[in-house]
Amino acid sequence: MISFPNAKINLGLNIVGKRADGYHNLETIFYPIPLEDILEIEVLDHTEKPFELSISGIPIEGNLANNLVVKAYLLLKEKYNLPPIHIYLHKNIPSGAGLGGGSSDAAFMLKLLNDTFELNLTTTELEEHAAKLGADCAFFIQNKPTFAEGIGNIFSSIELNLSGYQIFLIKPDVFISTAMAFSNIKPHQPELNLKEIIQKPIAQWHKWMANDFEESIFKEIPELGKIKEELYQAGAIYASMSGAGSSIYGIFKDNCTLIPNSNEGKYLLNL
Ligand SMILES: C[C@@](CO)(OP(=O)(O)O)[C@H](O)COP(=O)(O)OP(=O)(O)OC[C@H]1O[C@@H](n2ccc(N)nc2=O)[C@H](O)[C@@H]1O
Ligand SMILES: Nc1ncnc2c1ncn2[C@@H]1O[C@H](COP(=O)(O)OP(=O)(O)O)[C@@H](O)[C@H]1O
Repeated sequence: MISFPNAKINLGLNIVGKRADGYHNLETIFYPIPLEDILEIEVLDHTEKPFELSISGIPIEGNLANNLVVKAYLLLKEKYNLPPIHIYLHKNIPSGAGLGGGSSDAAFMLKLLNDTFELNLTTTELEEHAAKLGADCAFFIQNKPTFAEGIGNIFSSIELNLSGYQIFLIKPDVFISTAMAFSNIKPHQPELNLKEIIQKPIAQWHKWMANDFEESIFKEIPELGKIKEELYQAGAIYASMSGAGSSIYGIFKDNCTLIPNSNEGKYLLNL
C-alpha cells in the first residue's frame, strides 16, 4: 500500500510564553501544502528482521533506525503484533525546513498501518499515537487547516481555504537549530489573535501576522530576510518563514512568474 505524506507551512507563529520545563507556548496555524514524500509498505514473508527500510530522494541526516517512520511502525507493532514489513520512503520534502516532513511521514505511516492491517483505530486514537512521536505530528492525521497552541500540540480546526492561490517555496541551504531559535526569543502576546487575522483579506495579513522567529534569525542570516523581500517584490501577497526555518514562502494570486527548480530548493505549488 502506498501513501503521499505532505508538508505544511506555518501561517503566523507567535511565541507567547516560556514554561517551567523550558519549552515555549506558541500559537500558529498549520496549513497543508501539496509537496509530498512517497511512502510504501510491503509485508515481508520470510525474514527474521522486524523491518527493512529503503530511503531515496533528498538525504536525511541522522541514524536510519531513528527515522520517524520506523518509530511509528515500532509504536504500533508493540501493541498490535504487526508482521515484518519493508518500508520504502522517497523524500521530496526537504528536512530541517520548518515543513514538518518527518512528522508527516510518521503520521502517514500510522494511517497506512491502520488501513493495511485493519486495526480499526479511530482518528482520536491515531492522533494520540502520533502525539507521542512529535508535537506537530498529530496535525497530519486529519491534515486540514488547524490552529495550534500549547507547545504546538493542542489543536482546533479552522475555516480557511486557499484553493486557487499559488505558493512559491524556497529552502535555502542553511541550517537553523530550533533550540537556538527559541533561546533568542522574548515571548509576548500578539496584538490580534491569528484566528481573527485569517478572517481578513490576505493582502492585509502582512500588517498583522508575523513569525516571531524571523527577527532574530534574519539578523543572524540576512540572506533569509532578503529572500522574503524578493518574494514580495515578485508579487507575493503574503510572505513568511515557515516554522523555525529555514524555508521561506510567498503566497501568490495564481500569477507567480518565479521559476521553480527542485534541485535548488525552489518549488511552485498550486494550493
Ligand atoms: C516551532 C515549530 C512550529 O511549527 O517549528 P518547526 O519544527 O515546524 O520548524 C515546532 O513547534 C518545533 O517543534 P519541533 O521541531 O518538534 O521541536 P523539538 O525538536 O521538539 O524541539 C527542539 C528544541 O526547541 C525548543 N522548543 C521546542 C518546542 C517548543 N514549543 N518550545 C521550545 O522551547 C526546546 O529547547 C527543544 O529542545
Ligand atoms: N522521515 C523523516 N523525514 C525527515 N526527517 C526525519 C525523518 N525521520 C527523522 N527525521 C529527523 O527529523 C529532523 C527534522 O525533520 P523535519 O520534520 O523534516 O523538519 P522540520 O522539523 O524542520 O519540519 C531531521 O533533521 C531528521 O534527522
